[in-house]
Amino acid sequence: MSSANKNLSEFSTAGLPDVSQKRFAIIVAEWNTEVTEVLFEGAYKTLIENGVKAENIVRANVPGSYELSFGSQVFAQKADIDAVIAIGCVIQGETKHNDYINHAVAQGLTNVSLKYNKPVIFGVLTPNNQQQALDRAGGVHGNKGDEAAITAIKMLAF
Ligand SMILES: Nc1c(NC[C@H](O)[C@H](O)[C@H](O)CO)[nH]c(=O)[nH]c1=O
Ligand SMILES: CC(=O)[C@@H](O)COP(=O)(O)O
Repeated sequence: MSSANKNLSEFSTAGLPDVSQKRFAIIVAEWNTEVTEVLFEGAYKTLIENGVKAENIVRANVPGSYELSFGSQVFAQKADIDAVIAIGCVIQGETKHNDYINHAVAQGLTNVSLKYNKPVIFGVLTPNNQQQALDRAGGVHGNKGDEAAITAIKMLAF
């Protein structure tokens, strides 16, 4: 099912765990900031709306989505971080560079999550063009940041 058929900001909150004492790191890539800032705001808002305290959310920026794996690892290894949300937007360019980034980030974030036994959420858009990105950053398909945040919370009940 594509995002076109499943709004990223529509989800059940039934059975969510108590996250009032849980701490989250949000790592944000600095490419396509007109998109990633909207994703961050969506993730932050969703965490707060579902019981996370503002003082328990830390943000860090990385230059691009390729660096999300390292940035996520820096925080995942901290004892006082319970989950990491990685935010990025890799828009297809003229070459295959986006493919290499996307595969590296997906595998890298998975590796960090398994290494440190903590949820590390793939909040990275991989659109073919700018419009597809905007559609998933508060547009017709919702906000990928919302989805990433609720996924992090749900995984803490796992
Ligand atoms: N083109 C995009 C990039 N490219 C930069 C890489 O992520 C990386 O920072 C660089 O290759 C140096 O290691 N990053 C994005 O997040 N989005 C893009 O569309
Ligand atoms: C998607 C990207 O990595 C960005 O640098 C554009 O890449 P390209 O050189 O393929 O246009």
